[in-house]
Amino acid sequence: MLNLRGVTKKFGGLTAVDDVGFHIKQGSIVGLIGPNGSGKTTLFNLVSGVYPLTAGWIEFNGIDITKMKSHAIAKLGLVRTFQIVKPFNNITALENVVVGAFQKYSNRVDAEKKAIQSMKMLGLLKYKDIQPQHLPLAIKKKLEIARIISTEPEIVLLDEVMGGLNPQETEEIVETIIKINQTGITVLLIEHKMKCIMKLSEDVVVLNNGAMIAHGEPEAVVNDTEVIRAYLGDDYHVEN
Ligand SMILES: Nc1ncnc2c1ncn2[C@@H]1O[C@H](COP(=O)(O)OP(=O)(O)OP(=O)(O)O)[C@@H](O)[C@H]1O
Repeated sequence: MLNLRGVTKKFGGLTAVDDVGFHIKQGSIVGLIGPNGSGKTTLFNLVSGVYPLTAGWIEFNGIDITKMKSHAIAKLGLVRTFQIVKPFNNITALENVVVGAFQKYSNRVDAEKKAIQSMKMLGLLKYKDIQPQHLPLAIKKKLEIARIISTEPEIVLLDEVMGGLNPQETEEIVETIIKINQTGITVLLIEHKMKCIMKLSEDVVVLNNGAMIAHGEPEAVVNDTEVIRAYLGDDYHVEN
């Protein structure tokens, strides 16, 4: 489904992503972890076509997307969220999701039907006529997920969708991710909350200083001495 090889991004003298390569299987949930500044968001920006690569190659469903722009990549079915959610505040929650659905459906009736279906699946219908500025962060984050799934993606890249949420809201987002994955959508997610990473991920990729220092099953990754040294710390326990 998604293949990365030798993916590298330099900003002047800084190598933000350094020769990263891995494969994501269709239908899986993959966690992307690492310390602050280790290159996770930059990697999302490369895969989703926001930044051009300095070197390397990315293939999605057999198509070379290395040099494609984000809108073309999104049309192929690879979409992402941003760390800071920025809904359109002057239109309703439903209209925000319709904007996503328009990427797939050119007809207003079909786009709205899709948007309602996505909002219903995520338990958001009761907010449909409210402008996002009046909604709490947890609902805005779900709305962002509803917006991207209404594009009918094959894979979603979620950038810290649990950031700033309390434990109950976090659990709801975990359940939301499981739900969208059960509809067949592959998920790659950046997350600092290790409990969520352990619960959700089939596979975990660890970055440190731009380089991939580990890749594998969550249990193996959290017991990897280099991952403990660079990120988790000696006192790490999964309950954290
Ligand atoms: N547009 C840019 N121009 C210059 N340097 C950048 C740019 N974007 C990111 N960087 C640098 O690249 C490195 C990786 O940053 P990135 O945001 O990808 O890390 P991250 O792992 O997502 O961090 P966090 O967990 O804090 O979000 C950092 O040193 C950052 O300062």
